[in-house]
Amino acid sequence: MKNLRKSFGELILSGISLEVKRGEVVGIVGPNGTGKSTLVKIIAGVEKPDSGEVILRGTLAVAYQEDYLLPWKRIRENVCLPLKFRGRDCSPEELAERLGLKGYLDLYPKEVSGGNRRKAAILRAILMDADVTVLDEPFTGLDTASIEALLALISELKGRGNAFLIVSHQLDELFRVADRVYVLSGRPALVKKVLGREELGKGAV
Ligand SMILES: Nc1ncnc2c1ncn2[C@@H]1O[C@H](COP(=O)(O)OP(=O)(O)OP(=O)(O)O)[C@@H](O)[C@H]1O
Repeated sequence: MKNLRKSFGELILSGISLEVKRGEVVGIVGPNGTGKSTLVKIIAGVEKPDSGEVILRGTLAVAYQEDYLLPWKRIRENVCLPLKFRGRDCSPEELAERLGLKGYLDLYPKEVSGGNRRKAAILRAILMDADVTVLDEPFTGLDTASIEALLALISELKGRGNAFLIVSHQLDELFRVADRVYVLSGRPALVKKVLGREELGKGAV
């Protein structure tokens, strides 16, 4: 991201430049309303920045803060939808099992709990096996075992060269998996600090 600027009448984001490289997990933290989800939407192309640019080398998958599951489709069809659109095969069982979601694949979103809907939205993004996966608040509402499973999965995929950009308020979880964390704050929000591996290990912020 190069020098992104975005206003909704009021200036929200200014001069945001950050980079996620192959095989890296990069975190974004910051107070409510700073513009983190707006940044995610700009990366996804859902929102247009006023200026600046997002340069993507490879494929992108995004799990938004809202789950955006289609209520008339079962969890299995929901998580496979992006792959299906691309004409690719989809076998969600193994990853669903790891996330504790396997028993829910044949149910409709309204028939499963909020945490399981969250997991479905994350699984839908991860199944894409994209070069860059953006996860907005992936740990919210997940039980401890599911969080551990998700952290292990992210580390595994990172080892295979996949990159992740993760927005989260759950710093303990984020700091366990991130290589670097950008701290956004202020209005307009600016990158106030970049925390590296060593500082994260010491429980910075
Ligand atoms: N489409 C929109 N129209 C007008 N204002 C918007 C729009 N989208 C976001 N905003 C405003 O931009 C600001 C940043 O919102 P955003 O959701 O990006 O923050 P956030 O950092 O993700 O917050 P949180 O930590 O609460 O999830 C807020 O003041 C919000 O009201």
